[in-house]
Amino acid sequence: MTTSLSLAAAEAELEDLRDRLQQYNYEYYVQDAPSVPDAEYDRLFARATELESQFPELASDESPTQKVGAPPSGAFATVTHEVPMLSLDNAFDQASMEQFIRRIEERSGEQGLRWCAEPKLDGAAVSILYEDGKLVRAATRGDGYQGEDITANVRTIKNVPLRLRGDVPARLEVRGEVFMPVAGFSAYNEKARELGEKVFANPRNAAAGSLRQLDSRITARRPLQFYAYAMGEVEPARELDDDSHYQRLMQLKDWGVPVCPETRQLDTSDACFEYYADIQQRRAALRYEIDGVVFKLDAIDLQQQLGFVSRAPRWAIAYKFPAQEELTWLRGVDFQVGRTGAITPVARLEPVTVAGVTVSNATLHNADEIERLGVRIGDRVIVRRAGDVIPQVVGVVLDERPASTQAIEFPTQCPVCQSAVERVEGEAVARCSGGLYCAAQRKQALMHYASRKAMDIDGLGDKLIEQLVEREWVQSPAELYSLTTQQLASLPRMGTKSAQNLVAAIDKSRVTTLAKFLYSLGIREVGEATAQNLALHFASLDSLMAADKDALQEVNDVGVVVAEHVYAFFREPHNLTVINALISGDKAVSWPQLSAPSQSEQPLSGKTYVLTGTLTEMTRDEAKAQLMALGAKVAGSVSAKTSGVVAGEKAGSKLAKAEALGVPVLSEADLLALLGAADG
Ligand SMILES: NC(=O)c1ccc[n+]([C@@H]2O[C@H](COP(=O)([O-])OP(=O)(O)OC[C@H]3O[C@@H](n4cnc5c(N)ncnc54)[C@H](O)[C@@H]3O)[C@@H](O)[C@H]2O)c1
Ligand SMILES: [Zn+2]
Repeated sequence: MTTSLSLAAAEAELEDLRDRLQQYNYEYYVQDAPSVPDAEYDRLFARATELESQFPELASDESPTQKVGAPPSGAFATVTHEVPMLSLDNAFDQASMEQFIRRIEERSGEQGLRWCAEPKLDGAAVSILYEDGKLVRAATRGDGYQGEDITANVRTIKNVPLRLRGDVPARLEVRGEVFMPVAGFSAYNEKARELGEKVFANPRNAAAGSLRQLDSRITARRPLQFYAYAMGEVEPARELDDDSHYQRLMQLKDWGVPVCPETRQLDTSDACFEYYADIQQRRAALRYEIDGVVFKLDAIDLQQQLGFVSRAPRWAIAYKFPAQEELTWLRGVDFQVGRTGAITPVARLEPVTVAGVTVSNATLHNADEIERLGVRIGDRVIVRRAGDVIPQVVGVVLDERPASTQAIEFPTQCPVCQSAVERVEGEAVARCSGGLYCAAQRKQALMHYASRKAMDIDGLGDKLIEQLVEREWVQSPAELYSLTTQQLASLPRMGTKSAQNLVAAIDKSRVTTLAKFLYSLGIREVGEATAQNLALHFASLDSLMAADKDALQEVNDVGVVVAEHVYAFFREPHNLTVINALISGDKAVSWPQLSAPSQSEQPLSGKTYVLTGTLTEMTRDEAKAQLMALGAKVAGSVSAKTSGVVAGEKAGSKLAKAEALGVPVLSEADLLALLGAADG
């Protein structure tokens, strides 16, 4: 297409392409952290190959198009591969796959060749050496000739046998792919995200990065697996009739080496295309990620006859699937409110085809993720769409950041109901705090309100709630109480009798307990037991609503996070409006008044203690319960008003603060004495 290109122009372009490919190789193979998607790399690689064939005078053995991987990094001992570990040629469409088959038929002078088909696992290549059946060494592919010694790490992979079974050659090198199954990858990333640790963009990077850890204990904690796809050195060499690649894999399996169960021997090229289509269709359902199918000429003698070119065997090809990661532009960010109030930033993208589908939105997960990515509106971003998972932004190409980009502002008010957005310390998710009021959360809130352990409204199921909300008859729980029999009877499949029963059930729910009422409000992390504790502790809704975070933490089982949720819930004016509507008027919800704990008569009334460090005679919760039973308050933080700090073993900052403020410090023995004296 570019025949008019001058030699000088081609040379300049090629030089730039080679520089970039070299840099990307380094990021991908040495740092295990590519900065561009494979699709982009493959385009540049194809362009470099094209220029080199158009201008043979520019070809060079030093070009990345002639090389495999990257040389060993120096961080590990170096291993020399007796038989080079090469790469594979690629076919990106049916035409080039057909062309490959034709070429092989011509070169071998045979038609109707037999093939071995294997999924192209997306991980990292390793060589594992067995001597007398014992694993003695494992290495990365490196630049194909020299790799890195990663024996200690490979030993930690659960399905890699340390010892083979049966009649094994004295020296046997097994080659295959180390990969991270999709489930393990998602679980790993989810946890890493929670802990604020490094998140991997895809299972390949995760596998390669985990494999090249300097501390094998880290590798051991990563969910890696291995499938063999070839034999390397074999000594003494085995003399077999009709030696085939497939047969060798089955032999490895007999010796106890795991081989991908999708491996097939195929007799025709049609069967190859069928296999490809079938695997592609099942791609998302496989438990590991694959980026194509590898077809290998099955007969070993034909393989040997065909031999190699610089970086790949002539007798094999990787027929790739459409790429799962692509480049595009981030045009803007919207914020969506989920059924539970979680606010998710959604990237609006310049539409791009990813894995065969046009993608124009992708998730950015949460504020931490935006920060981790360092992404800004206007950026060049990498989108990934794998399997049935919603597309996500997994990276930013900083080299291509335009001059004018904008920071992404996380909203402080819910985009649906304008209630305050709450983000609890230590939690990644930001939420709308208008739980009872927010239209996005309405159905969920009503379903919870009516549920058996909450207000227990017989006959008010999820389907019915959906209809009530969709007709806008009910926007918040208070409005349930003004529904009429006539209104309900007009709903499809609802007779007058059932409508009457429903109205009666709704009415009956008005008489409840404070604990059930609290539970029914659907405050985050306030389950039945916590609602019960809150009710017992505060005895009245008014005093609960007035409590500050310290006071809330005095309640049994209420820690910082729950206290924050409860506090924020009652500070959101929209929620107060709904609560007010529920407890006033002639259809008010009501409960028997609990007697306030009579504090004045108890020995430790008016005192506030803080517990810190580890106690030996009892747990901190037990100590808290005993102090509270004697009328004391137990707070989470030390202030000048604290009566005493009980310091167990390994007490930390709270003890220091007590000393700084001159608050009395009690040992565990002092505490026991105090409890004994007060009790007696
Ligand atoms: N994003 C980037 O910056 C970047 C940089 C370098 C390379 N890459 C990607 O890597 C590719 C080149 O890497 P490569 O040289 O490792 O080649 P490759 O991944 O295209 O193919 C060779 C590799 O496939 C693997 N493989 C999986 N299943 C196999 C099987 N059943 N039989 C044989 N091999 C199997 C082996 O590890 C083997 O080394 C490029 O096409 C590009 O997509 C990306
Ligand atoms: Zn809202």
